[in-house]
Amino acid sequence: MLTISRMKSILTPTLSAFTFQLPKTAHLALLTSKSFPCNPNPTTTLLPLKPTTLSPTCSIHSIQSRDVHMEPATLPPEFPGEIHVIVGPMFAGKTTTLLRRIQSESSNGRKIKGSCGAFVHCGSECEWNQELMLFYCRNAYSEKSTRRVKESHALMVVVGYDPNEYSKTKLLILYVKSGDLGTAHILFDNLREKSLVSWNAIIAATLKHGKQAHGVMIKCQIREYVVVNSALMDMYFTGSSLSDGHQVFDKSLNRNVVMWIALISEYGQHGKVVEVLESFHGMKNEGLKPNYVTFHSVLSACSHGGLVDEGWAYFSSMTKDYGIQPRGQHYAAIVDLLGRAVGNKRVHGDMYLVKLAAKKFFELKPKNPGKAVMRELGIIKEPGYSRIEVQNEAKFFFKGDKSHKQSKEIYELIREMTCILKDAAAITIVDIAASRDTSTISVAIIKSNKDTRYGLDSIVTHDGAKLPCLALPDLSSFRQKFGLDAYDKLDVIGIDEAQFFEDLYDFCREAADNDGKTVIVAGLDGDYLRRSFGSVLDIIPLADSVTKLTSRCELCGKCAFFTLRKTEEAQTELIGGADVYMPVCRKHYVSGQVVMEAARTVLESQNVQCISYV
Ligand SMILES: Nc1ncnc2c1ncn2[C@@H]1O[C@H](COP(=O)(O)OP(=O)(O)O)[C@@H](O)[C@H]1O
Ligand SMILES: Cc1cn([C@H]2C[C@H](O)[C@@H](COP(=O)(O)O)O2)c(=O)[nH]c1=O
Repeated sequence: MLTISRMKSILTPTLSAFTFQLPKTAHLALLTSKSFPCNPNPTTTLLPLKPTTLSPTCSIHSIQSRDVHMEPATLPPEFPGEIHVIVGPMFAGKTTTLLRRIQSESSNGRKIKGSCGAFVHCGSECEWNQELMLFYCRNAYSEKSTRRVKESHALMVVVGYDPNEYSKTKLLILYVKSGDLGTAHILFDNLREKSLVSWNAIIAATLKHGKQAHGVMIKCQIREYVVVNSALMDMYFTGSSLSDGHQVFDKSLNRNVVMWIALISEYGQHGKVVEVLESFHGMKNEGLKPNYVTFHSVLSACSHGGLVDEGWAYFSSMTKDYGIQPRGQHYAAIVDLLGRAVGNKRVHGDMYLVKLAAKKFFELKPKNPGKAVMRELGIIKEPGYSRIEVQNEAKFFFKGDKSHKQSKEIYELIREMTCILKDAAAITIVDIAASRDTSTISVAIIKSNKDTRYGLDSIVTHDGAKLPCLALPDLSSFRQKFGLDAYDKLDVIGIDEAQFFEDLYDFCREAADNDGKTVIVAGLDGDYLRRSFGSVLDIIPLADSVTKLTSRCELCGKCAFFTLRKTEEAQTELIGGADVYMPVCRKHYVSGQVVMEAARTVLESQNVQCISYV
């Protein structure tokens, strides 16, 4: 008859040697032996052993671990499972990291088989076009691998794809970014027409190479483009060669308001308070009118320099002398200025001032009061914009801007390109894995069906990368929905939006401990009030690794640890994206909550019903 100590003597050496055939044999022996209770549910656990049936000196726990308090009384699975947890605020890259981890699991000597049945392989039926080619290159670049950029470039040659000038310029940029300046220069030399974009790419390569390029430009007498000069200034300022940057500015024959703005904001970004203010007055002396960007730099400089009185004076002059209505960024700078002044004990009662500011804006903007207060105080971000120079005239494009006469065609083109790139994202992740490996692993991705932001069939990052998934109300229904056989064959399970799954703990424990799965979990650790969200923190003690990611504060660009809700809804679960939430640093989380409170107080005192700030 098989005894416990006999079993132990079979299992222990086999486990420590990590050979899996022998434990399998041992397990079989256990199952066939009449002296051990049989598992009533063989699909969920291999062998639930009741400690009472074991002799205290020969507990099976001691085979698994020296820790006598270990929870499950089951045998380790054939392959050891793992749990990796990725947490952080919204927009921190949790979903992106989940996708990358799955990708890296697949490249770890194995490849994704695509258990969701929705993975697409990029084969001969796939049409090679410019976007797909460039997507491949970009993906290669995102791996920070020059070799992969070269491989993708070689692929273009192999499939006979002849890149046009635009694609060549894009390729040039990718070579520059991946650090292969030699190839970048060859591509640049071979460009039939050297556009401003390709010049910019070469200039931005590195400060050293940029300086050489600048030398070439001076020899070629290319210095009349405002955009090129702005790029040169940017290059020198980025490389902290502020005096070189200023020289480019001084020597520009056709410097205009755009270059003044560039100079002032470059100094602002370097915290050069005196230079910002000097440049501001220099600009005015040349008879040029500052715009709201300039005032933002000036107010930020005053805030950094603790120049409270000057800051207020510039702030007032903005409307009075130039007719520029302050925007959120200006109020953010003023709130910052006041905050610093309060810190320096120069002004008392920050709450009072913030309340005063909120009240002022409430009076100014009777319509949509909450939104106005939030926006003006910088809690709702101003829309981002891009600047492009066409025939020496700067044009600004705001997010969602429809003012351009061809905006319909432009948006249609963007929509088409986005679809191509999103599809390519799903294809590429699988395809890259497939090109490397010979054996296969099976992967499933689950997300909560509460998250309806991008439909239910994919997990999608805020940048639009995606992988097919199964959207479920809970995790306990997964095995059934997925199929028991298919589940048994699974190697990796990815879980996104984990904060919404109440049964997260039990599922992860069972999947890793009993079923030998690698479980990768991504979710919010805290809600908008920084309270523990769902069961995400409960699984930390189960985890092999925990990664806490941070985002960028939308108000100051510093590390963001928290998610601020911009609306007044108070329930914990509220599905939304950048329309409802923003990532913030500690300082702006605290001031954001103060402002929310102030706005509420004002609204309450005015007896106004405000449903949403957005
Ligand atoms: N405020 C924002 N609004 C929209 N997208 C953002 C914002 N901040 C960062 N992003 C983008 O979102 C990406 C992260 O997306 P994702 O992986 O889906 O994050 P998470 O899952 O942590 O919310 C970043 O790489 C960045 O490009
Ligand atoms: C802070 C917070 C967030 N949510 C929701 C909002 C989104 O739908 C998801 C988080 O998505 P992401 O992938 O991390 O961007 O959670 C919520 O319901 N309650 C909150 O407090």
